[in-house]
Amino acid sequence: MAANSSNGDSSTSPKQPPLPSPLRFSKFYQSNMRILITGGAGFIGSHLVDRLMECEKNEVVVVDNYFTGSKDNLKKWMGHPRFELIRHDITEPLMIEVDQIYHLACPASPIFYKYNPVKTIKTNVIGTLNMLGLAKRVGARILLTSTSEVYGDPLEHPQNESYWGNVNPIGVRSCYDEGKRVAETLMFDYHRQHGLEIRVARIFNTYGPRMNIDDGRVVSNFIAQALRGEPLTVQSPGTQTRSFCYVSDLVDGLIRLMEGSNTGPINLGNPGEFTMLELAETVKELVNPDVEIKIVDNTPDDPRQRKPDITKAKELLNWEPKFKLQDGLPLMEEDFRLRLGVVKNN
Ligand SMILES: O=C(O)[C@H]1O[C@H](OP(=O)(O)OP(=O)(O)OC[C@H]2O[C@@H](n3ccc(=O)[nH]c3=O)[C@H](O)[C@@H]2O)[C@H](O)[C@@H](O)[C@@H]1O
Repeated sequence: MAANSSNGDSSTSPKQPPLPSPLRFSKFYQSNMRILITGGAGFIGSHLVDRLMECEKNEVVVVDNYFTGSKDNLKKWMGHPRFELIRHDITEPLMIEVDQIYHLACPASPIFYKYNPVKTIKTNVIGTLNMLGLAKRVGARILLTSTSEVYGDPLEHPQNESYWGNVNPIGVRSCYDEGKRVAETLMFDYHRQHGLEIRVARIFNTYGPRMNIDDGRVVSNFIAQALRGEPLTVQSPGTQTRSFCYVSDLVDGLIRLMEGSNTGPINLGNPGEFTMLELAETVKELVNPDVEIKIVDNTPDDPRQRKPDITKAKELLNWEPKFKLQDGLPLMEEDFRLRLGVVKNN
């Protein structure tokens, strides 16, 4: 058999540097951007998939273990030549060739992340390490979706990115908030030590179509309860505040962060701030004025106030949310009506 000269036969010719693998090689000859989204079958992830698939130069690969995500969220892309869906748990390593990684995977609803706290912290720590290892191996840029929960029960209000937070390290929420804090640390250590291109977003409460109906978070709970004619369960005292960002605004911010030149961390959220009683009144008025509002027990370590300072996002990403709560809630109501089969009177 003839010697393969391109591999360099040391007895007859000088050693050649090895060729890149065919997979890496193809990267230089195609202009497509291959983008991995961990947790891409989830609420925010699937909206991000929709937006990225709009660009014909993007190939999108989703990995999800379906703990809270669902194939239903991605059904319109099944079979599309630029789309791939892989059942995979990121606490196990993943070998794949990609150019960018949006690392979203982790349950985000307190009910779900507290259900199996050890798994939640493994996802945040081992999962993030695996994704950083992958980014390092293939030279991909990686974006972590961190959270406003890194500020804990904040003693500064509103919260800007330089605030270090007030977090209980041994509480029932720690698997999530401390998990995300370690994930941020890992991102910056890989950046400093290995020169990785990183982006860190701190996402504040987000809502919109495709949230799980029984997700357990407040907006989805109130809308589902109002549609089912059940009391809206305001957890005491009801004066605690949150700021709610519509999902399409959030996705726009994530893409701007990924495409821009700033590592972050950058807050992405809507600065409109509401008490939970105000939110309940708003949903009641919009969806079903006949339901009652009931005060129920709260859970430990619930942050008493939260509102993003988005100066950095405005300046560095030219981003700010467009949807007010009053604009976004009806869109979510419509989606929940369809899924629950509750028609609108009049
Ligand atoms: O929605 C989100 O984006 C965030 O949701 C959770 O954070 P949290 O603010 O605790 O979200 P909720 O469970 O929706 O609670 C918000 C507030 O509503 C209250 N609540 C919740 C549920 C309910 O039925 N009634 C009610 O009054 C809670 O006591 C809390 O004060 C996650 O921990 C965050 O990481 C995530 O970013």
